[in-house]
Amino acid sequence: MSDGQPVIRRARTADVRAIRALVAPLAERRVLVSKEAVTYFESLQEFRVADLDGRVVGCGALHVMWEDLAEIRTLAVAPDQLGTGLGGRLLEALVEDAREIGVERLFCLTFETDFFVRHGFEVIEGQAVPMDVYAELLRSYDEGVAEFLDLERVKPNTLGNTRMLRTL
Ligand SMILES: CC(=O)SCCNC(=O)CCNC(=O)[C@H](O)C(C)(C)COP(=O)(O)OP(=O)(O)OC[C@H]1O[C@@H](n2cnc3c(N)ncnc32)[C@H](O)[C@@H]1OP(=O)(O)O
Repeated sequence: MSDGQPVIRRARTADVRAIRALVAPLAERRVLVSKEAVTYFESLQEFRVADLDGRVVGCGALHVMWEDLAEIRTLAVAPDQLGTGLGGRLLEALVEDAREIGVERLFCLTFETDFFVRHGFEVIEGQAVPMDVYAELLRSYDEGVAEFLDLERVKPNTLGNTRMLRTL
């Protein structure tokens, strides 16, 4: 599209460099978690990007954690596109992806509480899964899942973040 509106599309392998460039300054400010390049390639199919005439100006990912539950991850908009509704469009595209594959609840861990509240998320205290599922999730090697479980060893990564949930 060339009417100045970015197109939301699935990520391609060639987008990883641009996604990392979007995330890098945010990871430096500890707003997003820094990840190795290989992690982006391995999770590429979770990603949607906003493409403005060939330039990646936004990204976001949907990470499935359990039968009814997924997490919104790595939602970021380029500085020159902030406040144009793009973050909202990316988030709602991920919500559609979640609905399509049968996810009923979406988790996120964020400093952008107001933005997520405006998109139907509520602040939660404590765990979002029953003990038996919690025990299963402990078997995951994924750092984001460790943060979801609020494990002691990852608490420094999530300091000041708010735990939020949206029921679809
Ligand atoms: C789970 C995680 O990934 S948590 C991490 C979340 N990401 C970050 O914190 C990274 C840094 N932050 C960002 O990249 C961005 O601030 C985001 C992704 C959180 C939000 O992206 P934005 O594109 O700025 O959001 P968006 O424009 O949709 O909404 C912000 C405001 O812009 C305003 N806005 C301006 N123009 C428009 C428009 N055309 N349409 C809709 N909203 C608009 C709205 O008022 C909106 O406020 P509202 O929600 O009260 O209506």
